[in-house]
Amino acid sequence: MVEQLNRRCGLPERLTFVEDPVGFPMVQIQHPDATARISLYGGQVLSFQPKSQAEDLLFLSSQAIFQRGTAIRGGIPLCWPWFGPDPDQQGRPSHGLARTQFWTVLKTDCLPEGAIEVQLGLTSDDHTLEIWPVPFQLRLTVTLSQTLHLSLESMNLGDQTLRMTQALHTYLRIGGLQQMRITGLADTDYLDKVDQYRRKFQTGDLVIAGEVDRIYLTPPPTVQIHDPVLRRTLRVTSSGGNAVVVWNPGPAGRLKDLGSQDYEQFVCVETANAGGNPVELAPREAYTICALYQVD
Ligand SMILES: O=P(O)(O)OC[C@H]1O[C@H](O)[C@H](O)[C@@H](O)[C@@H]1O
Repeated sequence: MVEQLNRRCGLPERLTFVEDPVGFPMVQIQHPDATARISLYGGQVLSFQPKSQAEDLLFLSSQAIFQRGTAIRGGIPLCWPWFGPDPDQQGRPSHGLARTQFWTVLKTDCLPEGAIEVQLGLTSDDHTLEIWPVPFQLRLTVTLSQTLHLSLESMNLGDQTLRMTQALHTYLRIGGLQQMRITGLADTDYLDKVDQYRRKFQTGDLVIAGEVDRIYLTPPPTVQIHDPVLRRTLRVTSSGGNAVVVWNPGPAGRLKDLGSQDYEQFVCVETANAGGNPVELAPREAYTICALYQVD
């Protein structure tokens, strides 16, 4: 399969398709300013490392499970068409279906200004319609140079209104959770998921001591993650979302696909449509959510 992909979409010296250890196809990118890996399973960016950085911008768990039906813990999972638990409480997977499907490669390109662009697609089929009976088409465009940009377009292919929530569930790599500080969310209301979704108000910078799981409502477009340990500031600039989710399981959150100290190495800052406001798409209508990741 990767041979065919390389023939059809490989870019000499820039982009090749390889298989990860369990045989899932993956896009491997070598840009003069950065390297990246994108798994076709989940349409999930797993790594993005500008050449200026000793560490990846993204965290990928060493215990991540690469297996059909399981989401990969790390990188940028795509939560779609719902964020969080099954909204209809039918026992369907948390965060929807997109992160556990194989995506197809629509296009790869070297753009005139030198950035590399990869377009992946996911279209409803018998399997997705069994989980969620709505015809759709998704297009993920990843553009990278010294920055990383993701754009996720959702299109309603059905004849009824499509209702969705979603998130670019980004695991940002940090040097130490306690030392890190997030700016850009001050004076914003949030729903506190670890306190029965109570609506609260963010005063000042966000410093994380233990478990945190919050949906910030209508935040400003740019959030900064100040990391004194890795001596860098990450900037996430979002558009198309109505919320930014901040999540870390803390030391007590025992997840089987995370090492015991891993919670100190990442914070999730997620560009989202969440918090009780689904996006509604009329038939043939499309909607796009974007995030730009930069490091200073
Ligand atoms: O374990 P997952 O299904 O990947 O979800 C991981 C986390 O994702 C989001 O950030 C949610 O707000 C959290 O409540 C959830 O625990």
